[in-house]
Amino acid sequence: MDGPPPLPLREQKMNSEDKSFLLPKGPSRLPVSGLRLKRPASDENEPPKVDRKRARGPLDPTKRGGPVTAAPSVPKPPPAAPGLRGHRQAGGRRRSSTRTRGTAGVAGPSITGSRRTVAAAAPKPAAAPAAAGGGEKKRAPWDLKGQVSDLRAKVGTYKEKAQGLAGENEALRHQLSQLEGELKQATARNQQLEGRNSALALELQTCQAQATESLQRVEQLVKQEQQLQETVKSQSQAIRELETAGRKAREAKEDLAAQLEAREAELRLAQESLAQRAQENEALAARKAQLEQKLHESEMERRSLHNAVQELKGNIRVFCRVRPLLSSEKEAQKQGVSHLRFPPDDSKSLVLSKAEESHVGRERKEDIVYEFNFDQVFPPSSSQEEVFEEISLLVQSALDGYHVCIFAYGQTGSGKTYTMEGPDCQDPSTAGMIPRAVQQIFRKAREMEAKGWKYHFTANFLEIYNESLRDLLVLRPERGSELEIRRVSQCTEELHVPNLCYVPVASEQEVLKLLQRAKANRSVAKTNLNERSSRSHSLFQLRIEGHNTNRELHTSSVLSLVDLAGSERLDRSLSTGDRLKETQAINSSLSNLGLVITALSNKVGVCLRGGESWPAMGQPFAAPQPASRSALVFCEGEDVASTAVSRVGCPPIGGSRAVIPSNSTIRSGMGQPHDAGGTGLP
Ligand SMILES: Nc1ncnc2c1ncn2[C@@H]1O[C@H](COP(=O)(O)OP(=O)(O)OP(=O)(O)O)[C@@H](O)[C@H]1O
Repeated sequence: MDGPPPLPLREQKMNSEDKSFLLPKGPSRLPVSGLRLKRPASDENEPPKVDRKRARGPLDPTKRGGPVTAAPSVPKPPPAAPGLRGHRQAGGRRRSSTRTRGTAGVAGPSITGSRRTVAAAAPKPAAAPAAAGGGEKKRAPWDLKGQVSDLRAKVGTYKEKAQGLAGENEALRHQLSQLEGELKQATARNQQLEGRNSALALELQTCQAQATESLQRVEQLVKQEQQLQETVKSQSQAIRELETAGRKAREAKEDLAAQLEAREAELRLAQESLAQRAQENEALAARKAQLEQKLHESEMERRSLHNAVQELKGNIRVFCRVRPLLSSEKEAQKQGVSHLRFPPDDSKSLVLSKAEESHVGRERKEDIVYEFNFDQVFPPSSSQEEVFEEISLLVQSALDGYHVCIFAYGQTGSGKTYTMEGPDCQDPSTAGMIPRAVQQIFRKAREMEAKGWKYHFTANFLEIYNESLRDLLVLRPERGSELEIRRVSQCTEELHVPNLCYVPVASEQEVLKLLQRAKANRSVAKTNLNERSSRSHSLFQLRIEGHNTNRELHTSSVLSLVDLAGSERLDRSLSTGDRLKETQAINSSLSNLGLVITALSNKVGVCLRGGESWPAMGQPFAAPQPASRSALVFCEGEDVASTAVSRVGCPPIGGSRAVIPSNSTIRSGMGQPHDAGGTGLP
C-alpha cells in the first residue's frame, strides 16, 4: 500500500490525548496577558486565602491572647521554573499530576499547576496584613503609626505579590508560546494525520472493495471447488467403472484371444479338411454331373416310358362313373341300382340288365343284358381319389408337354360337376379333378425344379352359355364385349379367344381362388332333375410352359378340364321358358360336339360355322403337336339303364352306338388328331 505506514494503536491514542490536551473544549483559564482570572466579586479585594492562612499563623498569639504583631516578612522563593511543575512546591504540599489533571478539568494540569505555583510563589503576607485581618485587632484610630506600618506591610505584600504574579505571568507567557508551538506542531501533525487518515480511509475503501471482490471471487471459487469436487467425484466413479469395464474387457480379450487361438487351430484343421473336401467336391461334382446326366436320361426315359404307357393305354380314354343314389332317389329305388352289375374281377366293364317289352306289349321273362367296356369303371362306392388316380397319369403327361383334355359328360344330375369340381364343402377328401390336377401340377413342378426345369402357368376359365362365350374370371363383364374363337394365325391350327382373361399364376392357391371366382360366376339354375344344374359348358385351361435352360429344352402344353352341361330329355326335365331354351342349346351343342368328334375320327375337316361351342370344346383336340391325351368321363346317375339303352338306340353323341360298347370309334377320332396332319379343325 502507498502512503505512510499506519501508526500503532498506542501512538494513535496518545495523539488523540495530546489533541484533547492541546485543544481544550471549555473556556481557557490560562492567565493570558491583558486578561484577568475571573474570581468572585467578593474576593476581588481580598487577599488570597493562602495569605489569609499564612496571616493566620501570626494570629495564633491572639488566640493565645498575645498581642497582635505584624509578622516579619519572609522572603519568598522565586517562581518555580516550568520544568518544576507538578513537583513538591514551596509550601511542602505535593500533588500528583494525575490528580491535578483530573481536578483541573478542561484547563489542564499544567495551567492549574502553574496557577498553584504562582499562588505558592506569591509573596507571603506580611505581618501587617495579618494584623489587618479580621482576626487582628483594629488599631486604634490614634495609632496612625501602627496603621501606616500596617499599610506599608500591606503594600510590601502586594508588591511582592505583583512581582510574583509578573514572574508567573512571564512563565505562563513562555509556557504559552511553547504550547502554541506545540499546538502548531500538533495541528500540522493533525493535518498530516488527517491526510493520512483520509488516504487510509480511501485505502480502506479500496481494500474493502477489493475485499468484497475477493470475497465474491472466493465464493465463486468455493462454488467452483464444490462443482469440481462433484465432477471429480463423478469422474472418479466413471474412472472406477471404466477400470472395471477395462478389467472385464481385458479378461474378455484374454478369453477371446484364447478362443481365437483355438479357432485358428480349428481353422487350420478346417483348411486342411477343406482342401480334402475340395478334392472330394471335385470328385463329387464330377459324380454329380454324371448323376445329373443319368437323372436327365432317366427322366427322359421316364417320359418316354410314360408316354409309351399312355399310348398303350390309349390317347383317348373313356371312363364311366356311376354316382351313388341320392337320398331323394333312394325312396324311389329301394332295391338300389340292382339293374347294374360291376363284375368284381373286371374293373373295366359294366353290365346292365333291362327288361324289354315285346313288340306286342307282352313282358319278357328274361332281362336283356348289355355289357359295356370302358378303360375304367368306377362304381358308386368309388371315391374322388380313386377316380383321380387314373386322371393323374394324364395330368403328368400335361407337365411333360402333352396337351391333355378331360371331359365330364352325362345326363343332367349325373355327377359331372361333382366329379370335376367337387362339392361346395372344402373337404380335401371330396375335392374334384380340377383342384386335384392343379395340386399335382404345382407339386410336380416344384420337384422338377431340382432337375433344372422351371415352369410358368397361365389360367383361363370360360363357359359356353346358350351358344355364346363368357369369361368366368371377369368380375364385372362389360356389355358388348363379346368373346369369339379365333385362329392364332393363318398358318397354324391353334385357336384362341382374344379378349379372354389369361391370368398368370404361380401357386396352387392362386388357381384355387380363380376357381372360386369362376364358380360364383357360373350359370346355374334349379331344374326338375337337379337342384343346382349347370346350364352351360365350362372350360378351364391351364397353359404350362416349361424351360430347362441347362439343356435348352422347352415344353408347352395346355391342360383342359371340361364340365359339359348335362343332356336332358324334355319329357323328364319338363323344362319351359328359359330352361327350355337352355336345354335346347345344351343338346344342340352336345350334338355338334359329337359331329366334331365324328369328323375328327373320320379325318374330315370341320368348318368354323354355326355355334361357338363345338370348336371351343374341340380346341383341345386340334393341337398340332405334341400328341394330346384325352379322357372322357361318362357320369351316370340312377337312370343309367335308360340312359345307356337310349344311347345304344339313339346316341346323343355321333357314333356313340359304337363308342359305348367298344370305345374304338371315339378313340380313333379323338386320340390322334396330330397324326392326321392337322385335320382336326380347319
Ligand atoms: N360321386 C358322388 N357322390 C355323392 N354325391 C354325388 C356324386 N356325384 C354327384 N353327386 C350329387 O348328385 C347331385 C348332382 O350332381 P351334379 O350337380 O354334379 O350333377 P351334374 O351332372 O353336374 O348336373 P348338371 O348337368 O345339371 O349340372 C349333387 O347333389 C351331387 O352332390
